[in-house]
Amino acid sequence: MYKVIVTDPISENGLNALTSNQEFQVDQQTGLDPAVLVEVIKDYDALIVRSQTQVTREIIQAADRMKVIARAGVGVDNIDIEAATEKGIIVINAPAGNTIAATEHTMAMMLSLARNIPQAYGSLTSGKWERKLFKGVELYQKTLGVVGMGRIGTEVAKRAKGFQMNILGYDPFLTEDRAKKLGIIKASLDEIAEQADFITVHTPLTAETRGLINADYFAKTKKGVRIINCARGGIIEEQALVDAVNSGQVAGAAIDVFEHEPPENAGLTRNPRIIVTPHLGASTTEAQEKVAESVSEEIVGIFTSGSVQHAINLPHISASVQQKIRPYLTLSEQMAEFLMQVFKKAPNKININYYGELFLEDTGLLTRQMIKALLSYYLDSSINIVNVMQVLKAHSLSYSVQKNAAHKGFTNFIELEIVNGDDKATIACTYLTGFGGRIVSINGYRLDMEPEKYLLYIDHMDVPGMIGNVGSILGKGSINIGSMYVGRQTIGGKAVMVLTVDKPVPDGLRDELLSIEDLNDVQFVEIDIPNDEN
Ligand SMILES: NC(=O)C1=CN([C@@H]2O[C@H](COP(=O)(O)OP(=O)(O)OC[C@H]3O[C@@H](n4cnc5c(N)ncnc54)[C@H](O)[C@@H]3O)[C@@H](O)[C@H]2O)C=CC1
Ligand SMILES: O=C(O)CCC(=O)C(=O)O
Repeated sequence: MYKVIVTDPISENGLNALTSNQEFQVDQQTGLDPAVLVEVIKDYDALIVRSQTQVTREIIQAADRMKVIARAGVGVDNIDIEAATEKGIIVINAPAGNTIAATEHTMAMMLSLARNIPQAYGSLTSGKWERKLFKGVELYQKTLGVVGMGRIGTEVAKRAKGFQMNILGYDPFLTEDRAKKLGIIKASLDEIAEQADFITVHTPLTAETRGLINADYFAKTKKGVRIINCARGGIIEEQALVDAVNSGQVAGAAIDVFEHEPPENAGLTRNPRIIVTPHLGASTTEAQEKVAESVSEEIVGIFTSGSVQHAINLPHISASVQQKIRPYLTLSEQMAEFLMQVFKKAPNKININYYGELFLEDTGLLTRQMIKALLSYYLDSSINIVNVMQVLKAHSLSYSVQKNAAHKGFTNFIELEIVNGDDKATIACTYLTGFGGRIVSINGYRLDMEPEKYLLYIDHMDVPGMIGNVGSILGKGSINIGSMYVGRQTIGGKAVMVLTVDKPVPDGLRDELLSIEDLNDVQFVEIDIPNDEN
């Protein structure tokens, strides 16, 4: 039974994938004091939050069972991603579920700002009739600058075109071609400052975007520009905005998100020219259902089949690539486990080569899987595919990945080499459709070996009687041989033998095997075989 805690208000319907699954227990405990959350979190395997809960390093460090932190929404700035990655916790979000809600809120804010609707409503409901005071401006033929042309920025631009606005888009990833297709103009931030009547920001809050719109920027904008922020507090410097509004440089602003939530700057929240909403961009029934559904389904997938779609701290791998590399996930890990046990030294360099059709695929997950298996042999067992690259870096270990379209005799071929000073060992595998995974080379010896739980690796000379001698010692020790794979360099030269055996080989028997003439080394190897492969 996996235990999931939900600490912010989230759509009940959207949680259905979890609540209707017998393998999951879902506890909704919203508004917990951080000190209480630090206590209770240690019992949970997954945490679901919106933007309220601050998932701090302290909370993450206490979360000893936690495998997934899910943000039912886009921005993950309330989660300490670095701490989660160090602890090997996958952080996921629901990037697309609230795009329309945030887009429509932006449009609502822009129209409200243009027509002073909140101020007029406040005036009328307090008994006044002040028509002159609330004369507005039209959107028609005005210029809108969209900073951040991702999901929401793009949808805002499309809708603003419906109002016949001229759109300038700024985004490091916006190409001329995409701008043209959208019917907008690709512009710089300064061009937006010079030309825009309305500016709306739709970037994430990052080190680069914090304070992107500041006093210097307002000095460059058109006098009377209107500003909208339904993205993240902090992208626009709050005090600089208040000053620019008070000086008349900025005619007004519409703000949904704040540097601190709830906001602390009264100059912003009680300013008659600044309209504010309490972070409502994603607050629609539909969006909340979609984001809750997205994270719930993904959590079920992570725990039941290991599939991850929207991880923040793992390389993104599309569903079609996942499908292609899936057969190699376990195989590459088993191959790495095998190699470590035969090599018996900690590697200081790891080289991975992908050949054949894998040349074209994103193999990041396979690389992580192999490195994880290698490092786990000597290091902490808490290493997983999320934190493995950090562990590698922390131990100053180097690695290289090369890809080659050459087939090496197989459609796909993965070769792993580990190096310690002058010593090195190599292993390679492939996946044969209809037959399954095969280890096809060890230290340069060709063989065709199916990974099994208990294996005996024997380094020997290719002399008559070797197989019989090994077989009779194992027979005397009641060790049954399942299958045997042999590979040799030349007739009578160096050779290796890998036996699959039914149970672990005791050390005493290993010593007896070592006494066989021309037998150089014996290593008992144990590989993790998932249940469904037995
Ligand atoms: N108010 C609310 O309730 C909601 C707020 N949001 C926020 O809206 C923002 C946008 O969300 P999405 O469009 O879904 O994200 P997205 O990831 O699809 O788009 C963000 C875009 O910003 C661009 N960008 C990054 N750095 C930039 C820079 N320095 N200058 C210009 N562009 C830059 C990126 O290239 C990307 O295209 C996020 O901050 C998100 O957290 C999202 C949903 C609801
Ligand atoms: O969950 C919410 O209401 C906030 C949504 C949001 O800000 C986001 O998804 O980035």
